[in-house]
Amino acid sequence: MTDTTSADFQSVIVPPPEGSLVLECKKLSFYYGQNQALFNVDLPVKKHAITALIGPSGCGKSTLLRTINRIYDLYPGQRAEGVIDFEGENIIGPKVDVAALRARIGMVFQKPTPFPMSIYDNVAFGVRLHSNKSKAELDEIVERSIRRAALWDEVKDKLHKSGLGLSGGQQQRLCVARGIAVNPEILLLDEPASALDPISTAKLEDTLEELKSDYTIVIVTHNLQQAARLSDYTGFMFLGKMIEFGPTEELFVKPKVDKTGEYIGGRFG
Ligand SMILES: Nc1ncnc2c1ncn2[C@@H]1O[C@H](COP(=O)(O)OP(=O)(O)OP(=O)(O)O)[C@@H](O)[C@H]1O
Repeated sequence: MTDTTSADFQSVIVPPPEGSLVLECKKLSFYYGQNQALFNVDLPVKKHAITALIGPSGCGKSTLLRTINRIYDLYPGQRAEGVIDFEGENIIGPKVDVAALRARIGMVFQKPTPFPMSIYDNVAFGVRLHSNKSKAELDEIVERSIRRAALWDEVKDKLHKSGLGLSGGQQQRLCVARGIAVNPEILLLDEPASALDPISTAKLEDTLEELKSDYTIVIVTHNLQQAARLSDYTGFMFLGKMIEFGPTEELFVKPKVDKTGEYIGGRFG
């Protein structure tokens, strides 16, 4: 456990067991031009587990996800400092193949973002981009991915219809299927259930629970019950800092930092 106490904040990190990490952010800072949004953030990510990021609006949760798969590269003036160690490589270094990285670290956004093409092509899109599969192999990958995203029964008879014709909850599971079709090691999800009704949310949560046997998942959520239900580890962020990180049950039941307790207890945010 590390406990860094300074004048303005205290940060307590209870890391997962040694040797179980797939990725680790160390003293990660991020800047939108002159505006610093992350301050020396530490985030250990355990392999084949679900890690939730919680905290009030504007605390830097989305920025942290965007940094992990280098989406920020697409925006001039945005930059990261520090280390994101992904299997021994610092992925914020200049020599990283960003396109290959994004195939290994996929992202699902808050609003479902199916492409304006068929359900089948939505899922096949990234696979076609990154490899040269036969039609039969592609069919197999598309079916397996849609099944794993718990969407197959609802779409199997209309794979060649537009993905835009699905409901919001189905579109989000289609985006999960698209994300896992390229077989990423890590799937980042930025508030994936915020636009969904409770039934679709429950289905999506079941899907994520099922996926963690093969994938590592990092999810940003505003929904504390969802974080508590779903995740193995939780990070609480505030004002661009990682205030507390640890096993979800410990963090929710017996937080080590007062600020965490105040947020979980609904006293601010
Ligand atoms: N494109 C941008 N340009 C400048 N500042 C930005 C930009 N995007 C985000 N920020 C700032 O970075 C900080 C962190 O924002 P971020 O979106 O990561 O927070 P968040 O915790 O995900 O919030 P929410 O829960 O509301 O989505 C905020 O102060 C925000 O104003």
